Amino acid sequence: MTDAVTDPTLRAAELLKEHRESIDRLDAILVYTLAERFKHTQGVGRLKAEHSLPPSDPAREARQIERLEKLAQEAKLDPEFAKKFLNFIISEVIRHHESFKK
Ligand SMILES: O=C(O)C(=O)C[C@]1(C(=O)O)C=C[C@@H](O)C=C1
Repeated sequence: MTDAVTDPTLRAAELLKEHRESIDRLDAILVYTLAERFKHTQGVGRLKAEHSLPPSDPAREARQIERLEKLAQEAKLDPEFAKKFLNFIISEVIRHHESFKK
């Protein structure tokens, strides 16, 4: 019998496929979650532009980073990576906020 139960190569191929299906599902969640986040930051950007508020808020960012580092530790995700990822997103948001002002 050469099926995935007895053949380690077939079993590995099956496991790889399952992992990739999970990765694809999670990537879709990431994209939709990010899009949702950007909808809210667009609202923030509009408010900031209308009320002449500065695009960035470093104190808020510091609190977000601190919170995210804690969450990352709990989730067993590299906190440094989580921090870099949030900073990357926030810098894009600030770029959007700046373009709202024009
Ligand atoms: O909360 C705000 O004031 C935002 O503009 C949103 C946001 C973010 O993307 O989380 C972006 C820029 C600020 O510096 C802080 C946070």
